[in-house]
Amino acid sequence: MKTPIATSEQKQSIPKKETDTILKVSNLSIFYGSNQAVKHATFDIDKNKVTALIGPSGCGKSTFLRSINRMNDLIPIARSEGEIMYEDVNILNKNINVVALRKEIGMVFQKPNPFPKSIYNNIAHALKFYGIQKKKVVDEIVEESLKKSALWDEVKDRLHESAFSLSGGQQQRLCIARTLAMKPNVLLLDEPSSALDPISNAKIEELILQLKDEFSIVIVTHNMQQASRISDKTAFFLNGDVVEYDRTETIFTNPSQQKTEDYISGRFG
Ligand SMILES: Nc1ncnc2c1ncn2[C@@H]1O[C@H](COP(=O)(O)OP(=O)(O)OP(=O)(O)O)[C@@H](O)[C@H]1O
Repeated sequence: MKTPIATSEQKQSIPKKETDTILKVSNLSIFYGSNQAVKHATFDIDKNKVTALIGPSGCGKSTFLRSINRMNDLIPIARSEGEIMYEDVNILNKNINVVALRKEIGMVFQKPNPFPKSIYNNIAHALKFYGIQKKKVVDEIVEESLKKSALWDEVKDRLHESAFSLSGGQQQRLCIARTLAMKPNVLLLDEPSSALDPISNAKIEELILQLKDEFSIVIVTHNMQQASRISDKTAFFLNGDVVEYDRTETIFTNPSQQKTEDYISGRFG
């Protein structure tokens, strides 16, 4: 059974809208002590689409991404204001069940970080954490998530070998499989292929395009070609501000802001 993120009392009584929005970010500000890393971000993130976050180093992209599954909670000096509505819950509400939230909103990091366990147990271990132990069910989910992450054919005969015996690109697809095994609705990807070779990078991009049929994806990327190849919408961040948010094609061919134009044409950053 799905663990609720919030009790009904904690949920706000807003009417459910028939829209394709999965996350509604309103006036989101994030601080590290006195440093404001994200300034009043306000935009809607579409369901079953890929949203890219671009911008120069230090402009707040990862901070924004981490706030969507409350990873900033792990940083003692981090503090957030504003709202991120997911379904009918404000993710930033102090009382929500963060463990349940992270199951629905999964995250994959820049550097592949498999557990020091077998390929099979990387996924089985994550399932056990959420109380799924029955061998038949675990076997099914391991296979299903490795298929979804386009890794099954490469590992099906070596499931009990160490995850560290995989290449960097395969390890990253294993980390994606581990996240998919939780059956999330949203997938947060923080530069998931920047540490990989071009072939592994291409595989990850192809995978992202397949996954968006089933998941809503938000990806931080420094690679503007990557953003233009795989994303539907793009948010351009600069010094903590969301300067422009629009369809990716518009951002890259006809941006409305001079700063966006300057950034995408390589004048800074
Ligand atoms: N753990 C932290 N503690 C204190 N300040 C932080 C922390 N993480 C980020 N910051 C600060 O917040 C601001 C935004 O950083 P963030 O990592 O979100 O930017 P970014 O756009 O993702 O950068 P990059 O592209 O280099 O990863 C920067 O000023 C950074 O120094």
